[in-house]
Amino acid sequence: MKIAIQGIPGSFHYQVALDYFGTDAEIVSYRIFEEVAKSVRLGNADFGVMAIENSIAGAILPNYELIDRYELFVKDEYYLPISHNLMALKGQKIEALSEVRSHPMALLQCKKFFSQFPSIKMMDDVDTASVAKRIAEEQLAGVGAIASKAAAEIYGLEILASDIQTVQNNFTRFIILQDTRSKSDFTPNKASLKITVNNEKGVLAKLLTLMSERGLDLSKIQSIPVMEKPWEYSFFIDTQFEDYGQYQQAISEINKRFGEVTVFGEYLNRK
Ligand SMILES: O=C(O)C(=O)C[C@]1(C(=O)O)C=C[C@@H](O)C=C1
Repeated sequence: MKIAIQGIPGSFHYQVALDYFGTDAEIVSYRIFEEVAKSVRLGNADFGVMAIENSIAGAILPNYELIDRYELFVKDEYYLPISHNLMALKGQKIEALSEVRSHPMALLQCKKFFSQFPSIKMMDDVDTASVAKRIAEEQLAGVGAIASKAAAEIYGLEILASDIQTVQNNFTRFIILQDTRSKSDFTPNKASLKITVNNEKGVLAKLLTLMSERGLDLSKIQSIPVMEKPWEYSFFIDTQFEDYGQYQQAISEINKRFGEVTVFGEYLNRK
């Protein structure tokens, strides 16, 4: 089984792929999320793993757009506790660092820590672990990485500060993607939807009221621009429910009354 991820061993995506699919799966690394989406769509990978939201830094908006554009299905969700660590070549001191590099989402999660070190520049990079690898391979003095403890071990770097995320209790929500909707042997209690509402007065308020009346609990709502129609929006919605039949009925009602509904996936709530 092939699993597409963004990142290399020691990255958080790699950790999720191992936790979810086990050590027998073949993990295929890509540099950007779009390549992960493409690989799943073209059937080069059986599944993809994609971070979608972090409890400190918020949503990774472009990933919603990728799921939509590549017509992927959400098979499941997975929550990983995230501990960030500042690491560098052995023997380096924090004061000697002029820059720290990491994935932009990781940098956002550690902003407070680095406010104590205004001379350290925070630079976006491809993923957490690949920075650790590069520092080790190119013996880059003066450069720090923000990454997992596993990355420090794999690439032989020294941890200068542990657990540097702004809030200790830090989670990233990942989704497991596939190219077609698979039959499930369980009754889902959570769904990811896109609703493109008709542009009428009060439509969102009415939509949310209907959802609440039909027992659909909103766990996330995110507006995304409709590119072809400036200033019009679609809503990406995650919803939890107890009664699958009632949920299905609500979906067909929303389709009729409010606008087009795309179901990205129906799965089990893992929170
Ligand atoms: O760079 C990594 O290690 C990743 O797996 C990426 C990523 C992300 O995309 O949010 C995953 C989890 C953390 O939130 C920080 C970075």
